[in-house]
Amino acid sequence: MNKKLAFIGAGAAAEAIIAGILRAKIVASEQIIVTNRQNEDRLKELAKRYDVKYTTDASEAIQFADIILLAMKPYDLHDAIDSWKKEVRDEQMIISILAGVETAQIADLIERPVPVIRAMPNTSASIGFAATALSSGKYAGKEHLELAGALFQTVGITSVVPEKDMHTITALSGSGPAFIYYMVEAMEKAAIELGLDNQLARKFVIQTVLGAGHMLQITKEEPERLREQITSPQGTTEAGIKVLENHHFQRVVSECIKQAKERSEQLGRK
Ligand SMILES: NC(=O)C1=CN([C@@H]2O[C@H](COP(=O)(O)OP(=O)(O)OC[C@H]3O[C@@H](n4cnc5c(N)ncnc54)[C@H](OP(=O)(O)O)[C@@H]3O)[C@@H](O)[C@H]2O)C=CC1
Ligand SMILES: O=C(O)[C@@H]1CCC=N1
Repeated sequence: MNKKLAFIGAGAAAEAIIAGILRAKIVASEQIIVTNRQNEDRLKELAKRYDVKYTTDASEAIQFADIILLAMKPYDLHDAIDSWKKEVRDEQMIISILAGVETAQIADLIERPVPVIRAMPNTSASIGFAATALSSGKYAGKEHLELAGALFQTVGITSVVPEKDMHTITALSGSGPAFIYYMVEAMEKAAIELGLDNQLARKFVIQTVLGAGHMLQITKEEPERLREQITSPQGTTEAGIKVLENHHFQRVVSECIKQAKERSEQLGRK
């Protein structure tokens, strides 16, 4: 891709995308510049790790870029944009990965009809396994959506969704990996408490999650059906599932996703 990218915000999400797109070789490291608010050590770290350019001057990053990728926390957006909004050029586009923030809010803050694509990836982008949802802002054309799609397709799967669904996507697949890791932490801890060797517990829980994911993808069976295949009458799985049911596991998970969605809505309103 013959485009230069400026990452405004240099945290975990920016790094996952940088790692993923460099790994996929869709852009070269010299086509990427990173900047943040104040942590120059972090910029140096990314420059060293990925050979990308860095600057402490946001204007320099804006001047460099064809695509401005917003990757700061939602509540830092206003301050971040204020310092460089007048420098945005007509031919540039913005991709925002901020939870909750609408494309219209970004165009309003920049005070001009700038093409904005909202994207919600996840940290699995770093290894090419992200699920990224994309929505077009009012001033974005087909070409902007295609460009953002081409970028994120290199780091996993993509789907275009109505912007109203972005809050749910953020809960499901933006935050989702953390919910899976939380489950993994709990399973691993239990196995270790029961006397299993740490490394063995880790190795087996990883393969179990991987295997379950591949089973869902390859067999295309309903998760319920796959679960039933494992659950022998009066067997071990049934004994475990009963505990999950007694503790309202499905209700808890449902509440978790709904709270995360609601938080996304709140972040957008701030
Ligand atoms: N983490 C994830 O899994 C995902 C995150 N997102 C979204 O990505 C965004 C970033 O998240 P994450 O990477 O986790 O956050 P981090 O806290 O890791 O990184 C935030 C970055 O933004 C920078 N920043 C803060 N203020 C400004 C500013 N005024 N100008 C330029 N840069 C600034 C910070 O710089 P400094 O350190 O100098 O303050 C830091 O580099 C969020 O909006 C989040 O919703 C989306 C999908 C997944
Ligand atoms: O926790 C957050 O707010 C961000 C958005 C999606 C994943 N992390």
